[in-house]
Amino acid sequence: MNLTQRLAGKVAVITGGASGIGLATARRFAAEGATVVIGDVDETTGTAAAAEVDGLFVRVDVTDEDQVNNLFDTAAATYGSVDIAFNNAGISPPDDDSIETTELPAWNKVQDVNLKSVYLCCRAALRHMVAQGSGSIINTASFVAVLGSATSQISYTASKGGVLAMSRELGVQFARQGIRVNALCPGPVNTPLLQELFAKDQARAARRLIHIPVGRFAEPEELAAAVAFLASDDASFITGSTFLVDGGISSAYVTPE
Ligand SMILES: NC(=O)c1ccc[n+]([C@@H]2O[C@H](COP(=O)([O-])OP(=O)(O)OC[C@H]3O[C@@H](n4cnc5c(N)ncnc54)[C@H](O)[C@@H]3O)[C@@H](O)[C@H]2O)c1
Repeated sequence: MNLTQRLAGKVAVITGGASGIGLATARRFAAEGATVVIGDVDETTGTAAAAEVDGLFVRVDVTDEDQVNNLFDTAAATYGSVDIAFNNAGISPPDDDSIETTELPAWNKVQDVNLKSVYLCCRAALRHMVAQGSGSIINTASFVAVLGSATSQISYTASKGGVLAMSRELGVQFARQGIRVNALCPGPVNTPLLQELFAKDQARAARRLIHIPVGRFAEPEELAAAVAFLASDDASFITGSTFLVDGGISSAYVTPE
């Protein structure tokens, strides 16, 4: 098999596909032969991203059930199937996300965009995948779903823990129906989301770097490579997994000086 075309014939829906990890994955999927549908709330960057990968842009707010259903139904109606769902759209924590200070509206917003969205997207994708008898779902969680952090980001961490638990459970439930569900757990990645967070707090960026054994943040393309693998038949025996792409963070007790 030609590795560069291992997603040929597959239709992939990517939420948050207009920026960062989602955009890098859209490029990688297209390069490997997939037809790409970009779902994003940002019409300008989403349209540009879809044009770049010769795909389709569907505007979606991933917190809205009807809009999410429309995204997956449009992909299936336009291209005939939904083979890959990369449920990836997400937002960073509010500025002060400690348990003492996070107010309920801020907490709810993070749960809506980061967790409820994944539930809605999985449900919409599964309707098509169950009928087809095949599919691969990759949900973006985070390394903070598996490790406690002294940094105050309680609503974000809780949302990503939910994504991880839901992905595990769906991976088990749908395994006999030919559908794989995995959770991608990135370490810190050099994307607008991270840059925005650290622009407000340079000291926080420096502290983070100390704890990454490889000594740098990931580039979005390094995540895209992992997602393309999980999406492909090369990962045919991988489901329900906690797929850490974190530069060694989750294995480190003491990091190299
Ligand atoms: N960057 C990191 O360090 C890092 C680390 C771990 C996990 N993650 C997760 O990876 C995912 C992607 O992050 P990124 O760094 O590429 O972010 P990014 O900000 O570069 O891209 C996020 C995209 O999601 C879209 N989006 C936001 N809210 C939306 C909504 N309601 N409906 C539809 N689209 C919406 C944005 O328009 C944007 O295009 C997120 O789930 C994030 O939590 C990121």
